Amino acid sequence: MGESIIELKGLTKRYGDFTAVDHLDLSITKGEIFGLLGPNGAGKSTTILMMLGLTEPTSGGVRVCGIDATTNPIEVKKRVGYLPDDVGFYDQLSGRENLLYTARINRLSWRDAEQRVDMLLRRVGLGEASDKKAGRYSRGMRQRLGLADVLVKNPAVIILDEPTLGIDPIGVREFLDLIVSLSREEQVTVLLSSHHLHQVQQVCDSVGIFVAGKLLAQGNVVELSKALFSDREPYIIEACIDKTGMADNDPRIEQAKSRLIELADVTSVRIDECRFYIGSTQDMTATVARMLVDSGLGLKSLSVREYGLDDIYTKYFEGGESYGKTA
Ligand SMILES: Nc1ncnc2c1ncn2[C@@H]1O[C@H](COP(=O)(O)OP(=O)(O)OP(=O)(O)O)[C@@H](O)[C@H]1O
Repeated sequence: MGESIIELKGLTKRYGDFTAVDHLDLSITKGEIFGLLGPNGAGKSTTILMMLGLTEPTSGGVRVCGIDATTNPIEVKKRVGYLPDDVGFYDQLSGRENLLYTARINRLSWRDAEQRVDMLLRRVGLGEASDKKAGRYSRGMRQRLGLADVLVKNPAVIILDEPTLGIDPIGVREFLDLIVSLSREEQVTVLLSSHHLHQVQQVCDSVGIFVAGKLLAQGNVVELSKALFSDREPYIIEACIDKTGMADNDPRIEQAKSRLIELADVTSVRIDECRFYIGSTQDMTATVARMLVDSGLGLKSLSVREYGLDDIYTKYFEGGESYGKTA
């Protein structure tokens, strides 16, 4: 486990009788892309506001880069770039002029500002459009400009709140790729808040699942699926055999079934027509293929299904239960 850069301890926010964030403990490691995942109203934005020192916790605390965000928000803001779902730019100014303005606010010299801004504009794919007015940028271009804007001050952490809302699918793909490469190249820690499962799964090293102000689980997707489905089988291998000219009670089928069930990692074998469904704790695809062929059966297809974020999300959101943290 690497060095922790964001630490939430017992973080709680109440509005009157309503608890928006409920005793949150969370640790985000330096350099990782962390996905804050949860439905609308789960408390993601409130948590981000507390991380930025923009709203005070009712109890508990947040440290970002070792600094208490509640008592020292200005120092935290120097180190954190925040991209809301819709960034406000001066529409009459060009993309470049907008970034130069941010650079000057952050006290970069003209020379450094120009160098950094031009480098970032090229980096986010806006080199050609840098002199176009920001008001004429598409939604995807504005978000890329927003990303460049938060990177101007060379932050240690960037927080992105639903950054892909309203961007077309190709734009989303490009934006997510950009986040990954920037995070790797600039060694920046990324916190991505979203309710888009697939986007989070594509780019995040770890995720935290939020429901009703509580963190129900934290870890990488593989760890989470193991924790969540350890009572079931994490893998289901589906094998389709060629039954042409075979009777339903052909002894080779029973023989293959009993050989498979004897394997230590196999937890169940079910047969339906020409299909075998083999539940296992490991990916046993190669072994299953060999055993079926060794038993004299012709194999038509073989596939493995792993539980993904979809299953995890559905389970947590439907059940609302808390599982042991795996991180
Ligand atoms: N200033 C406020 N006063 C009262 N309730 C609030 C306030 N701000 C947020 N809430 C409530 O706190 C809960 C969490 O809101 P929050 O915006 O943090 O959720 P979220 O997970 O970011 O959702 P979304 O994705 O819709 O932004 C919601 O029920 C919201 O109505």
